[in-house]
Amino acid sequence: MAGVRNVAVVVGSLRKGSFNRMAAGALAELAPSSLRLSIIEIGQLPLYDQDEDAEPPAAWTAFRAQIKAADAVLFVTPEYNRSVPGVLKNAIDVGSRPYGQSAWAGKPAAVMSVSPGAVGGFGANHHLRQSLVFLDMPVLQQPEAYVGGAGNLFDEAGKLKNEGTQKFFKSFIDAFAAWIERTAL
Ligand SMILES: Cc1cc2nc3c(=O)[nH]c(=O)nc-3n(C[C@H](O)[C@H](O)[C@H](O)COP(=O)(O)O)c2cc1C
Repeated sequence: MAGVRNVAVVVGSLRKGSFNRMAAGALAELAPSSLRLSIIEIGQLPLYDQDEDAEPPAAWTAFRAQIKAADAVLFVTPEYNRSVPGVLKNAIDVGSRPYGQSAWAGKPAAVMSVSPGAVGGFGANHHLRQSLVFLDMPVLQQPEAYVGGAGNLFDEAGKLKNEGTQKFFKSFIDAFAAWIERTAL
């Protein structure tokens, strides 16, 4: 093992009571000691505009540096209209440019989608995976994480309520730790 791996956690919701942010917190608590998870905020990023690549906004530069400094990236996202929320797509686009200097390139990734609905954000999860192929990020395949029924999963403190879900989250983050060891740059 190569010491502690820093994992940038990108949450695709800006909502204060976000279930996805709760899920990211649960994963951070369940993660093995070989991983250090930190949420990298995306709500402050101006909309990507290629004209601004010559003199990028400071928020873009800071975000790109945070992603570049990470060993791996964990995406935890809701589904909006069967796809990736715009705020997350914007962050992906910002991190991918200028051309040839993508902050994402080669970093191991994992995707968890979380929704109150029954389908568990499957559409967002797989649309996101489509972008990650182009970004050349090796993405954890199993276990797949489409977390449905999110309205019943967390208590008032935002903690996972039932043991079965905790076990699944633990298996997911442990599998990601092993995946990072296999695929990290
Ligand atoms: C614009 C918009 C579109 C949505 N589309 C979907 C959808 O396609 N599938 C789904 O399961 N939930 C959809 N939802 C409901 C979200 O899953 C729900 O608001 C969820 O709580 C968002 O995640 P969060 O709790 O992390 O903010 C949508 C919500 C919004 C605001």
